[in-house]
Amino acid sequence: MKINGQHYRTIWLAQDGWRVVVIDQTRLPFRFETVTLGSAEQAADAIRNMVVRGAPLIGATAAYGVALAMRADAADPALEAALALLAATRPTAVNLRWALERMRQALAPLPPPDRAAAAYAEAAAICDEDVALCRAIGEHGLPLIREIAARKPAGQPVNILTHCNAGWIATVDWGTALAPIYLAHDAGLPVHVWVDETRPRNQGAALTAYELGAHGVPHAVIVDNAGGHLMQRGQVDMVIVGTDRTTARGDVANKIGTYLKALAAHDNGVPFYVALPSPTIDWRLADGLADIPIEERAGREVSHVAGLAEDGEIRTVRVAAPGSAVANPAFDVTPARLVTGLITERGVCAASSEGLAGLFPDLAQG
Ligand SMILES: CSC[C@H]1O[C@H](OP(=O)(O)O)[C@H](O)[C@@H]1O
Repeated sequence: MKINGQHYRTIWLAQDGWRVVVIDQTRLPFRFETVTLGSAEQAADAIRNMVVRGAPLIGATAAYGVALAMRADAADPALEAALALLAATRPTAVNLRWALERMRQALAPLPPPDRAAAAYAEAAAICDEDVALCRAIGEHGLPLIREIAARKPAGQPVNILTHCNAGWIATVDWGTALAPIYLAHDAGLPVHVWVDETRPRNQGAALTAYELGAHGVPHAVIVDNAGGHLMQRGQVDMVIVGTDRTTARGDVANKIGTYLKALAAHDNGVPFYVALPSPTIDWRLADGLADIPIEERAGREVSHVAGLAEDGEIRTVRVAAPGSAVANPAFDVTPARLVTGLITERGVCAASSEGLAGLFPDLAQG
């Protein structure tokens, strides 16, 4: 999407044609800085440290991490080592496994001298496909917003709540949850977005607000605990969130706090949609609560917070009492029964085995 009028994807090749450039999301919204990755190890660090984050972008970055590895050493042991290194970076987003398995399938049959070029081509294809998938999610989600707008008094905005960041910055371009919102805004539909700040890393306040502001979409940042209150007072017309892994029966893993929003939406009759491209579907799992691995991140993410100090410097300060223990589960699982529908690149379906198999008969297993 655009930043100061200039179009960006979140990941691209450097001028030298082989290193990989990414936006440093730990510096947004206060600094727009990029990081140039020159090895699989640097790609792994970028994923692990959330320089890049968001399920589709994690997959894309890992794919280029394999390409960087193949440029250095394309022998079988090096391929296996790169795949293992990148697979171990973050456990919840299934796009990581999906991308690495796709790279393995593309590269393993090839003679080592052919692997680097093939790896870069496959990584580029993954990125181009993600852009198309996310744009299609926007197209299929737009009618949902249009339908609500038609029921509201003229000029009254459709109030949409979203959690964390599932915008273009979480993907290669367009985003998932935000893609329908961008298309609705561009189509002239009045929309307003309630942006959950999304503790502890504030992806909402820092990234979603940054994206929406850059695109001119009206929005307001709210504390995570305000969503239920707004729903009770009829100030939320729909919820759209992203996901890091959705099971074959429609259970949804997403940033911590999503489940609580789904409960509040269910209690208040607010439609709760999840936007996802098919690489985010884990066809091997049914029971998300039992089987989706939930990442536990460093306690410092909870005990400390980073922000822009009065002197214009980005600083980190402690917000929790010294000496207190900290727990930091990074995701939770929303059961399919709380999900109104899944917005995919092939259309909107029920959060169910039948719904997903109906849209993806070629991918559903069993
Ligand atoms: C389009 S995937 C966005 C998804 O990823 C985020 O997690 P993280 O920032 O830790 O990578 C969050 O769960 C978003 O909904």
